[in-house]
Amino acid sequence: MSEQDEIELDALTDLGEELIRSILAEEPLDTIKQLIESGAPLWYQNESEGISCLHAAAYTQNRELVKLLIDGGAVWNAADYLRNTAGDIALSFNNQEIYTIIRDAGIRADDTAAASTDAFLSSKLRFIVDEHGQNICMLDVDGEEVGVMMGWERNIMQETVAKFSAGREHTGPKILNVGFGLGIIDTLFQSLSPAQHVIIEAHPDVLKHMKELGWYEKPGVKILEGKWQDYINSDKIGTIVPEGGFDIVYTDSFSEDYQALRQFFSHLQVLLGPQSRFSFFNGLGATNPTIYDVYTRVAEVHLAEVGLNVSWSDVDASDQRHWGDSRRYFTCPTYRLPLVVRE
Ligand SMILES: C[S@@+](CC[C@H](N)C(=O)[O-])C[C@H]1O[C@@H](n2cnc3c(N)ncnc32)[C@H](O)[C@@H]1O
Repeated sequence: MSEQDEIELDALTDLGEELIRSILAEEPLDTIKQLIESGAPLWYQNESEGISCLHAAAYTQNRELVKLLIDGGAVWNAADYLRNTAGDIALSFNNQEIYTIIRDAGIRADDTAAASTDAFLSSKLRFIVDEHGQNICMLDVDGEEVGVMMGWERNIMQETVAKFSAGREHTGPKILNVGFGLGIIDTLFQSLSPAQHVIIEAHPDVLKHMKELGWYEKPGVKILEGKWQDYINSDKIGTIVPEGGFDIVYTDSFSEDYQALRQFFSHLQVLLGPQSRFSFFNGLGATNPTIYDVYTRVAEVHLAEVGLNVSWSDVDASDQRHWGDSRRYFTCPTYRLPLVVRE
């Protein structure tokens, strides 16, 4: 870094610190506006607590300032050292109005943690049983272990299948599932004696594991090797949808971002039959309650756009104890289970 760069960075840091301090000291709005006009960075997070100007405005519950900062481009989902976003701070004060302003900024931003599916598909997976007897499908990301699917999610999968079956006598349903992972949901689907059970799975190690477990020989099971995007597209979709559509459609594809999920939504009207049900693993943003809420709302809006009403039920996810060495990808205490029902 050149000397000039260092001087500029120091100046920005000072301005950023001053902006946050002024907001916390509840200085007049004009003083704060002047600081912003003189170049105080809205993205800056302070040294001591990692809070941004938006966190500070949420702490002082200054609605007008929160709006001003959001309109000026403040980062809605920055997390402080305690992993709280400004939205979480607003919620902790039970300030619904400020929370909504921040959350709506997130909805507009439609932010995606762009994960690379191709990098995932070419990386090695390990299927292990941990010291608690929990099955885990592990992925190595630059030396850090990440669980692709972990046994603690069984509860969520069980609840999902219970919602698919509630009030419905399934006689040989036609099922489509995207993403085999540990095969938890596919094993539950098998107990519904499906007439057709189509599984789309892209990862070669998962496919190998499925072969070893005998999934290719199970009655009614058809495994489509490759990405769902290879089959669920306007050219090919007609070749996989059975007559009358699927009765149950589920998708849970680790490593994909929200845009991929939204693209999946756009094909639902073709995939689903007249009396069918759809759900997806609602896990995006689940390390922070505000961001999780944003993704949940965004999904609801986009499902409505394709003509589908989603309802939500809560599943207790507080018992996600056995992370072992895995990076924690779900820390919210409650899983919001989505369900689309066509009657
Ligand atoms: C979290 S796991 C699914 C877990 C599963 N629901 C269960 O109950 O065990 C995600 C799976 O999706 C697969 N996958 C990721 N991207 C995919 C894609 N684009 N198309 C098909 N499968 C994909 C992964 O290889 C992985 O096996």
